Amino acid sequence: MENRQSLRLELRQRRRALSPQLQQLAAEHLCKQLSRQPIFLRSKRIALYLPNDGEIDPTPLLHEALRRGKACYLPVLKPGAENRLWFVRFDEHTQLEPNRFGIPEPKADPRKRIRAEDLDMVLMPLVGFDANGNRMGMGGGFYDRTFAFKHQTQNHRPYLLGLAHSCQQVDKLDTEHWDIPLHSIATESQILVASRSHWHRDFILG
Ligand SMILES: Nc1nc2c(c(=O)[nH]1)N(C=O)[C@@H](CNc1ccc(C(=O)N[C@@H](CCC(=O)O)C(=O)O)cc1)CN2
Ligand SMILES: Nc1ncnc2c1ncn2[C@@H]1O[C@H](COP(=O)(O)OP(=O)(O)OP(=O)(O)O)[C@@H](O)[C@H]1O
Repeated sequence: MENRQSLRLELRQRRRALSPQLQQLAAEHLCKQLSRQPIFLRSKRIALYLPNDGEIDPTPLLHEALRRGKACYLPVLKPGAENRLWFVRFDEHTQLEPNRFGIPEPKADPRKRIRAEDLDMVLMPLVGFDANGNRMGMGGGFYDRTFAFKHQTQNHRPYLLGLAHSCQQVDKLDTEHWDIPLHSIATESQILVASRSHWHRDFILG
């Protein structure tokens, strides 16, 4: 546990150390490759996030999704003390306010909310990952709790895609029973995809 916490701090430190130039290149590569993926093209309702703490920036993809007429949603801390997320509709007119972690988010308006079950695709920020598709997040358990319903169903929706910089890959992460399995993980240079029994490198990005 102590190890997990120090690994989390080290990986966060690593991504924060990336220069603005590298961050911008990474965001562009990610957008170029993901915006061609059939799963992205098919998805009508997509959850993304606004980058924080050196996370790989999905906003070019957010703009591409809006341009293609997709409904886009951002995570909002659920009112109350439960460490769950709501997903609230976002477009270029949406006003944002910093949440208690300083991350900009839309107002928690129940009318603009979509149930997590009704999203087609979720782009999830990762702090760390390994080649088996195991993930580490910020440690709040927000995504794990919000998508815990996936343990009870064979339903493939929503498609869960983790995003990270390649420097956030580690040899092996321990898994916990509450961890939500991802369908794939994308970085600026590769996409790792889950098959029935193993993970493979899908292709190397140009
Ligand atoms: N961009 C982005 N948005 C997101 C998440 C995320 O990981 N990235 N989240 C994914 O869950 C949720 C917010 N979860 C977070 C959990 C911890 C911290 C954080 O900075 N923790 C500090 C302690 C801050 C404090 O306690 O005041 C830290 O650990 O240093 C930030 C966000 C919802 N929105
Ligand atoms: N489905 C759940 N129900 C109750 N508690 C949970 C659930 N999922 C995770 N937790 C709790 O959340 C805490 C954080 O879990 P963990 O360290 O795996 O976070 P994380 O996966 O890094 O964060 P996130 O999901 O926000 O990306 C743990 O203490 C765990 O007990």
